Order: sequence, then structure tokens, then C-alpha cells
Amino acid sequence: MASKGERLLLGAGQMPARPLPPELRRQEVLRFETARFDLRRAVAEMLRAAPDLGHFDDDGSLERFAGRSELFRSFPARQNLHRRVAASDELLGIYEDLVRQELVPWLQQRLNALGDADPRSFFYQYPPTLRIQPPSGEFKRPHRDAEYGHQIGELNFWMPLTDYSLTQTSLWVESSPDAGDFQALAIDYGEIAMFHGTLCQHKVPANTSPYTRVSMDFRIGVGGYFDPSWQLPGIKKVHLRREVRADQ
Ligand SMILES: O=C(O)CCC(=O)C(=O)O
Ligand SMILES: [Fe+2]
Repeated sequence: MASKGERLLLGAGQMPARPLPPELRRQEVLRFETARFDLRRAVAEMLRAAPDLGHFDDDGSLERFAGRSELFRSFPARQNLHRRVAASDELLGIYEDLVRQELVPWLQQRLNALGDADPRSFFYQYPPTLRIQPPSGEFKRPHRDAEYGHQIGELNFWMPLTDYSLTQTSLWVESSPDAGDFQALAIDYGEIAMFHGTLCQHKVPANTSPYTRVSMDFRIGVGGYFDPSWQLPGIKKVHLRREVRADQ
């Protein structure tokens, strides 16, 4: 059965703005300096100060965070986590530095190389989404973010903060819309996968390892291809975002 979001999309007709160039819709992996943008440490510190979310076992590493099991699937628990992220100035500061100093210039360079050097803004999700998936049978069904009101002119960024060789739990993404050829993002801390999650389906399997999976994801809307005033009719909760002008 189609999800509520898919049914809303069918009724919404065209999405706004020019279609994003196909060259930008292909999955890519970007690298960043973890010493400069140490999101893993900032998240661990945030969690250490939030005993209602869980506690650290043993060595205090993020993989050993014994998060409350509802953190992954329960909506109120995820909202509570989201409020913690929204109140974590240090984490948000590092996140914004990474977006503004690394990702936005990289996207602008890609556009320049495609012959589209127009001055533009980028619209990045703020705050980003933190996912904590303790070991359990819970999984995330295949979906595309268009169901949640995201536009074609947005790109998804997904980064693990925990060690994939331990958690063995990652996001599985198809290579193009409805291809169905889901592949796990085999990346580790310091790497970010970019993909077109508005239309490409993605899912997360159950975490059958003894370690907690922690990751961060967000979307960046590309000015000229993204309409900040558009909203999927019927969707109330959209991510908040901030705007930044790119230097040429
Ligand atoms: O990491 C997850 O649990 C889900 C991520 C997701 O659906 C997304 O990044 O759009
Ligand atoms: Fe998603």
C-alpha cells in the first residue's frame, strides 16, 4: 500500500523549479577532515549530558552508547532527540562550518563545471537529523524523501558517526529512481554519501550487531533548482533550513 506521503504526492502534481542536472543526482562519496569537523566527539558529548536518552557502556565510545530502544522508531523519542540536537550549540556550529566551508563550495564548483555559474543561494537543513539505532529488530522501510515534502532540487547527505565494520548497519540506497538495486553505503566516519534521496528509494535494515549505529543526515537545496516557498500540500512538518550565498 502507498504511504500517506506517496498519496499526497500523487495529488500534488508538478514539483517546482527547473529539474536538477542528472550529473548532480549520481551517488558520490565526499571526504572531510574529522580533526577539523569532529562531529563524532560533539555528538558523544551531547549524549553524555543527556542520560534520559541512554548511557555509555565500557569505554565511552559512540558504538557502546546504550541508547533507549525507542530512539530509532518512536516519533516522540525522535522529537526529543531532535530537540537535544537543536539545543547543542557546539554540534550545530561544527555542522554549519562543514556545510558552509566544504559542502557548499564543492557543490558550487560542480555547478560551475556544468556551465551553470549563476550566483545562487543554497538552502541547508538546520538542524540536521541525528539517527541513533541501538541493536534491535527495528528497520526503516524503503521510502523516498519526496513523500516527506522534499523537492527534486534537494540533495541528501548521509554520514556515519560510528564504525561500519562494527555496526554492519548502514543506509541502503538504489542507484536511480525505482531501480530497486539497493546497495549499502559502505562508508565510515570522515566520509559523506551524497545521493538524490528525493526520488531514489533508501532503507535501513535491522541492526543485528551488538553496537549502536549513529549517523547524521541532512539535505541541501540548490538555488535555481529549489523553490524555498513551495510545500507539499498536506505536509505539516518540514525541516527548517538556512540560506547561504555561495562565493563564485
Ligand atoms: O539513517 C536513517 O535511519 C534514515 C536516513 C534517511 O532516510 C535519510 O537520510 O533520508
Ligand atoms: Fe529518507
